[in-house]
Amino acid sequence: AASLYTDEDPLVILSSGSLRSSVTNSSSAWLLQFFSSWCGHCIQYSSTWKVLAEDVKDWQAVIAVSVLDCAQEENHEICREFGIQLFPTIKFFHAHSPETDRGTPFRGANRQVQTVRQVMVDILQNHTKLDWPDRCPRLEPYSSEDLLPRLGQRSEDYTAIVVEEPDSYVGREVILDLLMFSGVQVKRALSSERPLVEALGVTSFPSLYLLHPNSTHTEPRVEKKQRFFFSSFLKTLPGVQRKAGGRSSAAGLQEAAPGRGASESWRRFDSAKVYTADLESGLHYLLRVELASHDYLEGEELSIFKDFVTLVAKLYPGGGSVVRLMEALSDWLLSLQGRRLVYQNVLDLVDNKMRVRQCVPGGGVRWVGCQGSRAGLRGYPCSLWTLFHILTVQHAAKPTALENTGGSREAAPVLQVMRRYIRTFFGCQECGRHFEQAAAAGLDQVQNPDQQILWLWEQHNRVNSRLSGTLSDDPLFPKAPWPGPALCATCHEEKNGARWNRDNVLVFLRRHYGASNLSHRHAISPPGPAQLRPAGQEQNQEQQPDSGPGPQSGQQEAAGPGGGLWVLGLGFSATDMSLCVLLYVCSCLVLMLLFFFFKVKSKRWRRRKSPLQV
Ligand SMILES: Cc1cc2nc3c(=O)[nH]c(=O)nc-3n(C[C@H](O)[C@H](O)[C@H](O)COP(=O)(O)OP(=O)(O)OC[C@H]3O[C@@H](n4cnc5c(N)ncnc54)[C@H](O)[C@@H]3O)c2cc1C
Repeated sequence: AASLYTDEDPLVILSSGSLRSSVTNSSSAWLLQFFSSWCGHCIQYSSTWKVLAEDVKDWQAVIAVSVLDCAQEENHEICREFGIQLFPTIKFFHAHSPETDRGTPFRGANRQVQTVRQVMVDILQNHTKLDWPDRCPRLEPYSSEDLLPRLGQRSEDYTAIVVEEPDSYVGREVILDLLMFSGVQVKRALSSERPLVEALGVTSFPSLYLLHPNSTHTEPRVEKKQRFFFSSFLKTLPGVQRKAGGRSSAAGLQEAAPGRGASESWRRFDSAKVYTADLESGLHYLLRVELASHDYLEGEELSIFKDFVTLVAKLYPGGGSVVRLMEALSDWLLSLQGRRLVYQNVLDLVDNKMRVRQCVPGGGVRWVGCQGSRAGLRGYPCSLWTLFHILTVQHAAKPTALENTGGSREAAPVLQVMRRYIRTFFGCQECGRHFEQAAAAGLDQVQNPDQQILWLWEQHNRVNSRLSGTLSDDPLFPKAPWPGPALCATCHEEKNGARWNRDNVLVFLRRHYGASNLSHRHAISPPGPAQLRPAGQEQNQEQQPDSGPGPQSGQQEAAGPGGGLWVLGLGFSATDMSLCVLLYVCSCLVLMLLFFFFKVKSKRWRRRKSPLQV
């Protein structure tokens, strides 16, 4: 499994173990992107970040470009500590920063290569004399008095002078580009330095002047008066060469993130079913990671959290540990007095510290229908779509379920909660913005539960077509209008310009996201009583082709962790039961053998004894 960034990229991949020791007390500054490998926008942005890293790889000794994947389990805690709530978040750290430094966020809306590169220059210049990066040359302009005496002087190296306007970054960028090269020193001067400008005969800005070791000076011919052409020209001057050990490579600074890219074995699944393992894993991530990045919730955030918990408690199908947890959370949230909720208290409850028995939806994540063909694809966002589709369908099936809750007054309560959750908490910033735009444009037209189901389906399909063919599109599960003909042939029609038969789509969605289509195979926690059905009941459905790179499964339903049968609600797996039966049969056989053995023996003994008695 490959991650978004690999060791081949000219940047530093940090992990929970290396982050603090790398960015604090460092001789260089750091520019760090906290990303999440499931976040579609992070996936799109990764190509820009790599181009940036390549562009400034020679600056690494003074400012290093790096990344950290907050989606990796072992990095959750450190991302929380550094206050990361949205992805991607870019932070920079000054050189020699103290251990308490949590980084300064980069707030600019424009994150294109040139803008970020110029921000890097600003970061370097914002250092004081005390914390100046050890190997960073002077970036301030030189005056005429500094430079004029050098004209006509012999020297060992070339001196390149970039004369430019005050707001130009070219001079500083060229200085940093040549950082790792010996044989040339680059300096900059401003166009306002009239004596220098006149002495050199500069007519346009920026211009490059070269003082040769033999005391002559010239304006070299470069194709364009731009950073790239200046730097490339200087690097090819005779005697100018990369400093020994100066090959810029991430390897020197790189500390491999533990577990990065470790691949799990593939779980076979049926794309015609919906898996509780995905829902539980999604809720695990949502409660323990996404929301846990907030130290506390208050005001609007707290009310959105309460609404979300109530919604899941009331509509999650079939009871079971998820519903028990959500009910416990909901009751507890309602009983809260204060206006501010310290999130650690939620974690305590979720981690069962408050002794709410049997209500924790397992630990860790286990994607099944939401598995991606490689790390960083699908997973959490897939489970979130799935959860909300299920909730819309459940709301239509149980229209009274939300009575006496805030949602009873709204025409589309599930979508309203989803809209507010995505806008406020969903880590992928861009996704939240797009979803909010769509909701603002059309959510008020949704008047009843059926329209609610269809609105979400349509919106999801719009996102699918927008993302089709982009980097976040998993090649094994390409984004396309859904459901395809193989899943629902009657959903498709070509009549009067329409592509879908919406009535049939509605019927299909109600079935697909209905409680009876939930599979507990690979489930993390035992299903609720209402979720359990006789083992053979769904066998036929399960025998549809499995998705993904594996042969058909054809496994039975009502499967517990590891695919076992949940018997008598006691959590015995099918293997446990088979072993019991086997042991039972073996002990019966042994007892019977012993019985016959002694019976024959006693008969013989009696026969032997009887003639003597006679
Ligand atoms: C609210 C929201 C907004 C998002 N916006 C963006 C964005 O702007 N940019 C971005 O890069 N990523 C966005 N994402 C993530 C993106 O939509 C996918 O979730 C992610 O790329 C994973 O894709 P996937 O292949 O698992 O399929 P997903 O799109 O996550 O779908 C999950 C499953 O739902 C089913 N499904 C597919 N289409 C439909 C449908 N129309 N109706 C019902 N069920 C369906 C399929 O079984 C599919 O496997 C968003 C996610 C969410 C939850």
